[in-house]
Amino acid sequence: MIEEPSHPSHDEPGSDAGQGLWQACVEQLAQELPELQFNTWIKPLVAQVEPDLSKVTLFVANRFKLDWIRAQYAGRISAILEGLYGQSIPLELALAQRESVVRKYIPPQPAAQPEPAAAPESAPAAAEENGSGPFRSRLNPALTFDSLVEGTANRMARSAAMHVAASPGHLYNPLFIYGGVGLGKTHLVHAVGNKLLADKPDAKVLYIHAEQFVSDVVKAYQRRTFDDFKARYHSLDLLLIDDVQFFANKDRTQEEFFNAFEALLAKKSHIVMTSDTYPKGLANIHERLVSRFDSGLTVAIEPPELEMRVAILINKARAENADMPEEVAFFVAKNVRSNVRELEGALRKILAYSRFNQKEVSIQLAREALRDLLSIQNRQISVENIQKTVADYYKIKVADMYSKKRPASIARPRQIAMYLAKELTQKSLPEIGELFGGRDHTTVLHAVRKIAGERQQLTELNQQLHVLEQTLKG
Ligand SMILES: Nc1ncnc2c1ncn2[C@@H]1O[C@H](COP(=O)(O)OP(=O)(O)OP(=O)(O)O)[C@@H](O)[C@H]1O
Repeated sequence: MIEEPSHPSHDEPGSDAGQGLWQACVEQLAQELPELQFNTWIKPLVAQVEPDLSKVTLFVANRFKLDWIRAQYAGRISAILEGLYGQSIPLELALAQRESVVRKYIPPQPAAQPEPAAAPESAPAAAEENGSGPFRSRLNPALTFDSLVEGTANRMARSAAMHVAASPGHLYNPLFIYGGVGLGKTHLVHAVGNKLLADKPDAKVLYIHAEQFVSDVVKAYQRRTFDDFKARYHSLDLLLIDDVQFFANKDRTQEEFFNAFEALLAKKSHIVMTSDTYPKGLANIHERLVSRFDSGLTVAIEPPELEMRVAILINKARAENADMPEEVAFFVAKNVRSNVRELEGALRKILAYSRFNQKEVSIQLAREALRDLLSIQNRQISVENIQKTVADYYKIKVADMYSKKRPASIARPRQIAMYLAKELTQKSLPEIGELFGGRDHTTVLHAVRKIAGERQQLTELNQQLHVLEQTLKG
């Protein structure tokens, strides 16, 4: 947990081991972050590590920076420290208020420290500046088609996106991409923008998160600058807008987005949207907008399958010039199943652990580096837990999971629970059958195949399974 004390608790810097730990963390961040972000936010941080490594306090020059670091980097810093040390270390952020503290912890800088290039509500500058000229696309150049591993889970979305990038304004307009968290939706829309800009550097491309769009509408409203707002949005060649579920209940924003949408489609500009659900599943968004969202092509991104997870791990390790033996990639991929962001987190932990302890990456090392994550998984996802969660969700009795009753209202949730038991636990088919009232393994296999097949076809079932998976994974 991150707390925010008003004063630093000690005046003494931490031990050498503590500073070594912090240095290792900084080095890791230097590898992960674009240079500008690193220099702006991480480099100026001054850390005080308690000698017994019981706490790390980061001193930040002002409140603006403190809020930004807390929102953007504190979680990652905690995770890296935990990965390096092997257990979590409380992280505190404090204002470097006192002169003595500032003098003691902040080494004299030859030049002025870089000021943040953007206000907190905007995307970091490094991700914003892309392409030439005054127009800022806000694209992250690292998120390309090349760095996006293809698999069954994203094949359709990826090929539709490539099609749009190659000839925007034609087919699949708008392109609506939906899926659970951390599955690569943002990556994919950036890839579309980057590809178009690579082919046509003068194209007006804008990537924006829906929350930023809401905030732009509010600003235009307060400052009475709707003409500028319209000139900006309505002149785009490609609008990439992320997480449109955030428009829920924002009437004014929805109206402005509707206007922009109509204007862009009329001039054959392309719109690519992402969301955590399919258009008709969106809550509190006007029907006329929902039907527009669905009027081009709607495609899902599914959680990656095992082979895709392995390929992603190997690719990402390679990108970091690290060696990830295939057997280790399989071990990690088998244990981290939910989404790519978690997979990346696991990989970072393993690589940091390996560097810090100067040991080669092996299954044993991965097991150590991920022991918290693995124990949480083993603790939380049991077949009993799945049975209870599914029974609650479909409002049937847990006892019906083991009963011989056959009405569809009971048999179907039971099959769903069997499917989830196979997906989310290490249990074999006979073991699962046993836990479902002594059923034969062929009954379990039938349920697993049936639900897996229907999941591909039925959007509503897919959505329900996403919810159940997220609930079970905590
Ligand atoms: N197929 C893939 N190949 C390589 N990297 C991937 C792939 N899918 C996702 N990633 C990486 O996983 C991370 C999470 O992806 P991303 O942010 O695009 O997810 P998202 O679906 O937009 O999630 P959210 O809904 O939480 O915003 C990113 O670092 C992204 O580059």
